[in-house]
Formats: sequence, C-alpha cells, structure tokens
Amino acid sequence: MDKLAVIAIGGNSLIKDNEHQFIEDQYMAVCETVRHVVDLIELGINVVITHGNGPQVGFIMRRSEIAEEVEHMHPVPLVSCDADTQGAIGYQIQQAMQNEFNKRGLGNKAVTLVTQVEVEPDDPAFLMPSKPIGTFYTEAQIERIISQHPDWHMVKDAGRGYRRVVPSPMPKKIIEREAIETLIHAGFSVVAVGGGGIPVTRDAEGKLVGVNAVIDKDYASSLLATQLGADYFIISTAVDQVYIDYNKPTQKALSVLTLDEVEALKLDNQFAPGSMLPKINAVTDFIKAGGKKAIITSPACLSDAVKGLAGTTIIA
Ligand SMILES: Nc1ncnc2c1ncn2[C@@H]1O[C@H](COP(=O)(O)OP(=O)(O)O)[C@@H](O)[C@H]1O
Ligand SMILES: NC(=O)OP(=O)(O)O
Repeated sequence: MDKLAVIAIGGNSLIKDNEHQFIEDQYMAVCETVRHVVDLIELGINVVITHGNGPQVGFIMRRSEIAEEVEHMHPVPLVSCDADTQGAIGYQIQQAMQNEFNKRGLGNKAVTLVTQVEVEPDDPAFLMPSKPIGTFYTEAQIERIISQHPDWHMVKDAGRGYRRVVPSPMPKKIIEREAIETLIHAGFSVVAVGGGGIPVTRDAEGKLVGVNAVIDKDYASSLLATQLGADYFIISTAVDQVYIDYNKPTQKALSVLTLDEVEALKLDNQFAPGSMLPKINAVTDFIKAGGKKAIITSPACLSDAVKGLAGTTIIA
C-alpha cells in the first residue's frame, strides 16, 4: 500500500509578496506547489493536503467590513469567512491537482472536503487573540491603522510588519475524519481541514455551532496526521528550512532535529510566535504522538526533503 503524507500548505506561501495578491497570482502559486506535490505522488506517496488561510480570511473579513461601512451591507461573520476560504482555496488546489494529473496521464482524482473542527468553547484563546490574518502593515502605516481601528488587536509578525490578530483555539476533533479516511481508501487525493478547519463547538443539545476564530492549520494538520497514522507530516511554507538566528547575519539552516534539540532551541526563543513556533509545536506534537517523520520545507524542496536531501526533518 502507498505511504501517506499529510502536507500542510501555508496561506502566506501562496501569496508571494504585496504586489502579487490577485486571485490569479495565488492560482499560479497553487499550480507551482501542486506540481511538487504530484511529484511526491509519483514517488508512491498518497497525500492529504491541508492549507492555511491567514492572509485570505483577513482579506475577506476586511472586504465585508468595508462593504458594511460604505454600503451598509450585512457583515460576514469570521466563521463564514473561514468557510469561504475552504471553498475558494480548496477549489484552486483541487483544480490544479486534477489538471496536473491529467497532464501527466495519471488516473488520479482530487477532491475537497468542507471540514469542521471542534474546539472548546472555554478555550482561553478566545480572550487572547493571537492568530495573524490579512494584510501586513508597515511601520509607516501602523499609527493610522491603530487610530482608525482601536478595537483591533495587532502584533509584529516575524519581521514582516504588523498584522491584525484574532482568537485561535486549539483543534480537538476533526468532525469529518471518517469521510476523509473513506476518500483516501477510495484512492482520492483529498484536500481537507482548510484554514485549520471551520471552528465549531457544541451547544447544550449537542448540536454543532460555528464560532468566530481561525484555527492554526499547523495544529489542525498535526492532529489529522496523527489520527490518520500518516507516514509523513510535512509543512510546506515559504522557507526551505528552519533556521537558528533567522534573518540575522549568523543565520544557520537546520537539517535534522531531535525532539530534545527542538526543546532546547524553543527555550532559546529561536522560533517566532505566530509563524515558525506553531509549526515547530505542530511537528513535535505529531512525533510525540508516535509519528515517525515530520518535515518543514518549501514546495520546491518537497521530494528532496522526503528523500532526506533537503528541508528540516524532525525525528524522535
Ligand atoms: N527560525 C525560523 N526559521 C525559518 N523561518 C522562520 C523562523 N522564524 C520565523 N520564520 C518565518 O516563519 C515563516 C513561516 O510562517 P508563516 O508565514 O506564518 O507560514 P505559512 O506558510 O504557514 O503561512 C517563514 O516564511 C519565516 O518568515
Ligand atoms: N489558518 C492558518 O493557520 O493559516 P496560515 O497558515 O495561513 O497562517
């Protein structure tokens, strides 16, 4: 039987820079990423693709807020924006996968599954917004932004500017897990848990209810990889490897890390909260839960990383 990889594609890695934020630009980035994912499939590894939505969910929410301010249109709740991103990004990945399969004469099929992820209603994260979404604001813009939006929570994001943050509760249960497994066993390459999943809780009668938050897709993907017993959990992002002294003249790439080495580097604050730290926590959670191999790398390095020739690999 084929090996299985859960590959988490970063929302930021699908948006190259501030000048290339059109939907067509994102589709080109999706197509490029998908080419590398299909290379993996040709190596005999079936995939479940998860994806982020940090920039995209922020753009949709901001559009809704501006439409409300200007045209008094109805606001779109954040949870609906999450669902919108699952559809829109999932559509692009699914289409790009199918086109790539057809181009290479493979008989494979891709499908996207709308996925809800249960969170605890009393997760302390609801009171401490931490998930960066939407636009990056520069030092020159930030004073105006704060005075125009005093209710926004803002953070500095990994040396790339300032960003708005929203609550990000921990994922506890993937509601559609059984459907994902069924689709894998039927031979589909599945796109699921987009944007970390649509956050839901249970009401007093046990009914599912959406909540306004953005789940970290690295944590949700780690949970999925563990529950599926995946052979590889791979985080595909904008950097080829994880670095110590990131963005400093002393920067050094890390190739293989044990859990103990990761813990020591965390204590040394080597991983930025809101960007690399959740990825590091997500891969260590997967290994601690019995996973064999976790990898952090860029789309272009995916195949080499699985062969141990690129990326940063985390092992027990
Ligand atoms: N120690 C580190 N090594 C590598 N990248 C780091 C490190 N610390 C912070 N980063 C930043 O984290 C980014 C990945 O996080 P993010 O952009 O949130 O990912 P995503 O692709 O999931 O949207 C990298 O592109 C890099 O800018
Ligand atoms: N939801 C989420 O974690 O998105 P990013 O990976 O884009 O930050």
